Amino acid sequence: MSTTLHTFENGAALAEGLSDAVAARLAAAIAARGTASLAVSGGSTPKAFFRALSRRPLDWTNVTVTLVDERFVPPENERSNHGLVAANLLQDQAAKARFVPLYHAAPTAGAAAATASAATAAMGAPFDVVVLGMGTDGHTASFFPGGTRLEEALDPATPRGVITMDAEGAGETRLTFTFSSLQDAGLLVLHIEGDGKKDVLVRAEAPGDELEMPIRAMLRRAASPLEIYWAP
Ligand SMILES: O=C1O[C@H](COP(=O)(O)O)[C@@H](O)[C@H](O)[C@H]1O
Repeated sequence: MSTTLHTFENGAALAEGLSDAVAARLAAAIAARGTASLAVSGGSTPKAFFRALSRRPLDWTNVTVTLVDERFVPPENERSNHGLVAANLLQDQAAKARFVPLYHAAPTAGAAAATASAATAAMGAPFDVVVLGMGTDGHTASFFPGGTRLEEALDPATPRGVITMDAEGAGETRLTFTFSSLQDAGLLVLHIEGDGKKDVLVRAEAPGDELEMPIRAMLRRAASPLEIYWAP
C-alpha cells in the first residue's frame, strides 16, 4: 500500500487542487462507463472543497454522490452530513448530481443502515472516488476508537455496505460504510488540514494498534494508493 502527500500553501489552494483531481477522475469514469460515483466525508474540513467542486463543469447528471459516513439524524439537523453536502456541494453545476443518503427515517439505526446498504449498492463497486477525513482521535469515516463495531467495520472480510457504530467520541449513533467498501476506490483521498491533523497523521504512521487509531487501516491496508491532501 502506498501513500502520497500533496501539500498546498493554504486551504483555498487545497480546495482547488483537490477539486481538480476529483473532477478529473469523475470525468474519466463518465467517459469510460457513462456514470461516476463519489463518496464524501462530513465534518468541518470539506466545506471549501465542496464549494470548489460544485463549480467544476462536469456532466453532473451522471454523477451519483453519497457519504462515507453519517449521523443518525435527519438532514435538517445542524450536525447532519447530508445537510452539509446539500448546502455546499449539491449547488451550482453540481446541483444536477444525484444524492443517495445514508440516513433514512427508520425506527432504528440498524434499519436505516440496511436501507442505505441496499440503496448505495446500486451505485456499483468500487466507488470511483472516496474522500476521507480524519478526526484528531485518528478516526476516519465513523471508525472511532472504542467504537462498538470497530473490529467488524475494519475487518476486510466484512462485506461492502453500511453498518451502525456507537462510540463515546461520536455523539450520535453513526451510519458508516465498512472498510471493504472504501479501500479500493479508483481515487482514494485523505483530506486533512492544519498542523494538528498533520501531527495526528505522523502518529498514525508510526507503529501501533489500528484499533487505537483506525485511520491506520487505510494507511496500511487499503488496496488503492492513498492520496493525502494537506494544507497548514
Ligand atoms: O465525525 C466526523 O469527523 C470526521 C473529521 O471531521 P473534521 O470536523 O475533523 O473535519 C469526518 O471525516 C467524518 O466524516 C465525520 O462524520
